[in-house]
Amino acid sequence: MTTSLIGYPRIGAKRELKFAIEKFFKKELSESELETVAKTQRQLNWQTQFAAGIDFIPSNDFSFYDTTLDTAFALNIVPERYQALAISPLEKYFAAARGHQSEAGDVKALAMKKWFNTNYHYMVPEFDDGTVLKLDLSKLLSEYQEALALGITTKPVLIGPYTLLKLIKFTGQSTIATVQDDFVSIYAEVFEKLAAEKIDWLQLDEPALVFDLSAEDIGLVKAIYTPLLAQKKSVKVLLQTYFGDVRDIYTDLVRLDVDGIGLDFVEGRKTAELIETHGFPTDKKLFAGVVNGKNIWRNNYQKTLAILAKLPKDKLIISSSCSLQHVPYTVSAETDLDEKILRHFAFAQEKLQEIKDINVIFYQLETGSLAENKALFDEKRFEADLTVQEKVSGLSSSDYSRTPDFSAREAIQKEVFKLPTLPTTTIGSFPQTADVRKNRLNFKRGDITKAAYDDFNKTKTKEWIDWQEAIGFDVLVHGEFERNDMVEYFGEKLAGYIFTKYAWVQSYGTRCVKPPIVWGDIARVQQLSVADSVYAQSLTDKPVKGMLTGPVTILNWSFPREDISLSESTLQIALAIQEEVLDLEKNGIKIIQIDEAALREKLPLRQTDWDSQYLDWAIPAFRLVHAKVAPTTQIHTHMCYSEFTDIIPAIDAMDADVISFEASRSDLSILDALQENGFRTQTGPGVYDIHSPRIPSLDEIENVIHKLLTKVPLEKLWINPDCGLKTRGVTEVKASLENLVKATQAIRATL
Ligand SMILES: Nc1nc2c(c(=O)[nH]1)N[C@@H](CNc1ccc(C(=O)N[C@@H](CCC(=O)N[C@@H](CCC(=O)N[C@@H](CCC(=O)O)C(=O)O)C(=O)O)C(=O)O)cc1)CN2
Ligand code: MET
Ligand SMILES: [Zn+2]
Repeated sequence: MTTSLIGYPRIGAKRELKFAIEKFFKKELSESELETVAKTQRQLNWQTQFAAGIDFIPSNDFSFYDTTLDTAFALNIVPERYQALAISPLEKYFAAARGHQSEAGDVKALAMKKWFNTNYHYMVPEFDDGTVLKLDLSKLLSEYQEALALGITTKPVLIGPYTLLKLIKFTGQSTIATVQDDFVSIYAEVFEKLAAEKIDWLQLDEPALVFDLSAEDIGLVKAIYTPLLAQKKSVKVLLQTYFGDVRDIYTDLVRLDVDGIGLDFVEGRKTAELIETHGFPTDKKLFAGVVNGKNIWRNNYQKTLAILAKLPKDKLIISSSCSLQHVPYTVSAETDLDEKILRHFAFAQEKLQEIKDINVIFYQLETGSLAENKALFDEKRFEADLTVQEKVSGLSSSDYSRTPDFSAREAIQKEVFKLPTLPTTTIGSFPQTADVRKNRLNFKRGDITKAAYDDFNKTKTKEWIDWQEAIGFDVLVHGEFERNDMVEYFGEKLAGYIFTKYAWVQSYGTRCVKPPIVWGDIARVQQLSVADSVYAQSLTDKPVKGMLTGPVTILNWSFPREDISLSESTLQIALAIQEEVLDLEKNGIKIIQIDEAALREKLPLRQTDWDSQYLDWAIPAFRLVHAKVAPTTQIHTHMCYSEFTDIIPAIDAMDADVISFEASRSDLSILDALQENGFRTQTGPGVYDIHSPRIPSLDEIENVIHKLLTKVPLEKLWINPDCGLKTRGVTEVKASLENLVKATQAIRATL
């Protein structure tokens, strides 16, 4: 037993599960039909891993929406508002994930947040005064039995108690301190149930251990795990960490009575050093995460073997650095790409082979794949674009600052735009309905001409421009109908990028992304958005925002190169987007929004690692994009999902004129932080949650605006939804936005 996996993608190699769940939402599929699709996907996953020869194969890594939500349901951390609905258990689960609006009731969804430093999002469990822990392990146990029936023994996975306590939002009187003993009891009950079923190993995921930990945090881990592990019965426990190193708690972890510890050697800057300095205990297995679970490049076997050589050989289990849910299924589906390119990639299925290869070489059973792997890394992949490289190295400090300063521009722009108080706008995209996607699919298949494709999108844009004018929006958008995704679309147009056909990765629930791959040096070789923006602006006298994705977000939501730094790639992208910004301006676009939804994503999880590693180049990269525009051009940006409260000065330093951000799902808590930091950028905190099909009432939105006005100065406040509306249906979008405009008008009338 020397190889392991933390988790596998679950959405389906051709997104089978995604499509089935979405059909279930539309009532086109019954619960039992959905269950059949799910079962097939689980079986395929286990059989693939089994066939590849992986010893520790995970189960319960499957989910209909999110595994944190599954764990919350398994422990009964489910607010009464969902429990009380007279609908089936599966529908209650989806109600917590997406909100619910029917005769049975009207409830909002749980909050959704970014999963550590990934583009995956988890549902935030809510612990209120009515919460009573109660164990229901039926999902975990039945999945274990399902695999066993196939002859495959698995290691079930659960979110560990420490990480769960840290992720939970306590909405009532309870705190971590008041519930930690109950957590010990309920996880002990998990051990008991697993022991009764003769389950050998349990994986407890504890990624929260890679943050900076206080003495109190360390005390909490010990206070939970010491009594808990005393009750583990015959079950062996793998304490699995990922997304970094556990430097603050390593010496305590190795003293716990666990049977295995999983450490990340890819993102954990200090993992190897910790073992070298403090050793590794003889009574445990070391699950060494050496195959990158987040990027798609082949593993460099020589480098990996050098890491492994320093580890205790008899304790070693070779593993991935994190769950493979963050990479696509298989390279073999990419039939349109040249083998010369494909041989540099390893998606989930190929990573299984890598784990196996490394295992075989390490134990010197055979070394054939080592030579092949070496040759791959010696290969010259592409011709460098020297012009781009010179442009980047020629940048100087003045290229990063816009003049005149913020306040001067604010005054100038008030004069130019003469917008009403509380200007209304949306974030960019309108519903990507079936016909919009079908049109694109037809074009991709060659069934329709480019002209027909464009005409269709133009018709959509015209319809929505007319509608926005009619209901009274102040700053309009063209709707982004031409985009498959806000990052992939730009990747497809920029030189230096390649893109795939089926390389989907789950982002949240049923929603997936297909990150483009940075292959070489990036350059703008054609206009990216000018024609669409100019067309939309030609239809109205109101300003229509030009709509671009910022360089940091484009890079963070791509699969980046590993042979040059992230900052170098980002600056290349920034120069490309800068050209587009200036081109939009030249073509009469007066307001340009540059989305930086993922600005925070690659900020180190540990504050102690914020040493000029990230914000020091990410913020300048954004400034570079808009530094050269005229004072009369208004620059907007947009951010969502992340914790912003600790980087507010950095956001102000982006020097945009207006920022909109996601706020409604996190109780508008960011507003206090804005106030405390004297935030100067004009601000549109989202007034309703767009990730749910539910329609916010007029009253609800008015209340939010009143609340916003207590925190943001009237002359700085914009009114907009949380994020783009591409995932929503037309009816709910129109109803919601009509309420948004009416609520704003009602409040304006009282000013
Ligand atoms: N990259 C990225 N990350 C992000 C976001 C984002 O917008 N982009 N938003 C935040 C939330 N995450 C999100 C991630 C994905 C989606 C989303 O809408 N994804 C779509 C796919 C978008 C896409 O690429 N669409 C393509 C392909 C669509 C498709 O599936 N076509 C069908 C056929 C179409 C049909 O007949 O219906 C097919 O290929 O089989 C297109 O429009 O061209 C989905 O999962 O459904 C939304 C939010 C955070 N991270
Ligand atoms: C995830 S942020 C989305 C921003 C983009 N402009 C949109 O409206 O879809
Ligand atoms: Zn957004």
